[in-house]
Amino acid sequence: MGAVIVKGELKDHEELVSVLKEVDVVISAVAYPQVLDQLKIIEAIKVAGGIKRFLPSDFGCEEDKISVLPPFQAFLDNKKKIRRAIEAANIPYTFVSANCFGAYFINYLLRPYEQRVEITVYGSGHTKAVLNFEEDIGIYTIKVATDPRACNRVLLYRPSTNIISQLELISLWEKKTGRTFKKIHVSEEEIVTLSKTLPDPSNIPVSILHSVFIKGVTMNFDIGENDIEASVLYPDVKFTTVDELLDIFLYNPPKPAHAAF
Ligand SMILES: CCOC(=O)[C@H]1C[C@@H]1c1ccc(O)c(OC)c1
Repeated sequence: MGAVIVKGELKDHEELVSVLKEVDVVISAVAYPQVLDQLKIIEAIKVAGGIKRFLPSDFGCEEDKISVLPPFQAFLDNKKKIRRAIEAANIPYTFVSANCFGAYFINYLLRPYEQRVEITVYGSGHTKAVLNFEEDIGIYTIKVATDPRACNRVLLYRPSTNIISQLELISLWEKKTGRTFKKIHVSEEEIVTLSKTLPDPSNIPVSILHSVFIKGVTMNFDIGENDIEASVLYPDVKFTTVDELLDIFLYNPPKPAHAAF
């Protein structure tokens, strides 16, 4: 597709500056261990000049609107440090809150690759969460990166068709596969205890499960007046609903992925 791949390290300031002088938009997708290394990108942008938009590595929960269990909060606090540093540097930005990566979490919750007869449910299973197909997150992100309407704003991906609880997701999957699964509930108390007893960074994923599927942090705040929602901003973009994504899992299941902590 004509992309030029430049290999390098964020600590190589001069190299980073020289690359940034060749581009207009920076979209960072660094994982948890490198979130604070984005301060080096900010410093290089300040020297290179000319960057018209910076999208830092967000793409998950909306960190400026929620409070979560300490291990996840520490993660989100690092992301918030990057947002504040971008604002302080007056670098044009778009902060993207894409909520749950749909294929990632369908694999995580339903484990279709493991042919299981039991499915783990975190808490009651009734809490609503937002699951967006990764392909659509990519499409919306590329579009907003050069859309003046998204400059210096938070972009949320929360289409109504992608709001679903764990039990609703399991029920849809049972209908599509013709199978039934035994639901094994893990209580909120058990999850909170794990968030306190598991060693770092294993305490982060369990804290994320609590935040998303028990506290409901992808749905427990209103979209702000200055925020924008992707499917409203781009009504002509045909995105994949959770129901359609489960159909994709029937005939061409995306492979399980594992976030780096
Ligand atoms: C339960 C397992 O969760 C994860 O592996 C991490 C990758 C998921 C994640 C990381 C950061 C987030 O803000 C987020 O919001 C839904 C989700």
